[in-house]
Amino acid sequence: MTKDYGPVTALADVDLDVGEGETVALLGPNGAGKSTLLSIALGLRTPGSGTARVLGRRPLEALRAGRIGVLLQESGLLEDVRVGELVAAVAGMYPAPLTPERAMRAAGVEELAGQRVGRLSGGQRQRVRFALCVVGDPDLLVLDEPTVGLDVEGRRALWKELRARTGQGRTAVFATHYLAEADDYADRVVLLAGGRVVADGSVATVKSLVGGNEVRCTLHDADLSDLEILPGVLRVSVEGRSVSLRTKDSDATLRALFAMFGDVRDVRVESADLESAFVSLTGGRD
Ligand SMILES: Nc1ncnc2c1ncn2[C@@H]1O[C@H](COP(=O)(O)OP(=O)(O)OP(=O)(O)O)[C@@H](O)[C@H]1O
Repeated sequence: MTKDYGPVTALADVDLDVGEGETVALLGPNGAGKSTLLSIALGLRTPGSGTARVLGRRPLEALRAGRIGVLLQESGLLEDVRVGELVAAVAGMYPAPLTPERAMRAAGVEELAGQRVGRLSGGQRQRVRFALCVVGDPDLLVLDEPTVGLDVEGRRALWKELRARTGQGRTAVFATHYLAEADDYADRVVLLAGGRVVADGSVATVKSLVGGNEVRCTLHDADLSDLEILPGVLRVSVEGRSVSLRTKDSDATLRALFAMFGDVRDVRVESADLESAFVSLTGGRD
């Protein structure tokens, strides 16, 4: 699909298929198109060209059928009701909801049930948004930067609940700027930059796009040309006896290294982190 806002191209030729049961993190610099993509997937915006389908239906139909739980950035909340009333009212819109108490407990707001929404702090509001996101017991959770404003306990509660749901086969798509969240909780990462998908795969695959792992070891009399032809090796550096191999397949490199050299010692494999992948693939913008 594509989406333009006047002269601004928010999405350019994005083609994405999220399978049932996947937990997908949407990463990208500010303005990359993450919120636009999620709002089109929810039927809240229409694409310029292309189509979105959710759970086999048009997005708004899936939303109305109570199959989707949503947490959007700074979405408005009714101010003049109590938290418990709000969660119960939203539960009533879904065909087979959780009890409001269960959803409030999951989001850590059960003690706020009697408080007016208008009096809540920013982080407490975000917790209430999460309670509203899960109370319908939806098959698909769509969350735009869900942990913004949450304290440590709030984040822990959110990820625990999300993990419990995806562990039961539910699908979750969340946008985040916290690479550690993608690393820890997603099984797939979609990296957007300038409205395009610049990487899409498992966390390990995306990390490997920046050049994979670094294999370090100590080796006597290592010949540079012997090391360069090891499988997977992209770059070799040798300093005295210390050898460093940048490899896109550390398993294959290690097997060949041990087969070819008798005196390989102090072997360490260090992975490229998601941060270097992010910086390298998005041109360092964030
Ligand atoms: N309603 C709008 N009118 C005009 N331009 C918009 C509108 N919404 C978004 N844009 C533009 O579209 C582009 C993508 O915005 P979007 O909010 O989807 O990015 P994002 O990846 O969610 O960013 P962030 O990480 O800052 O939340 C940006 O250049 C933004 O300025």
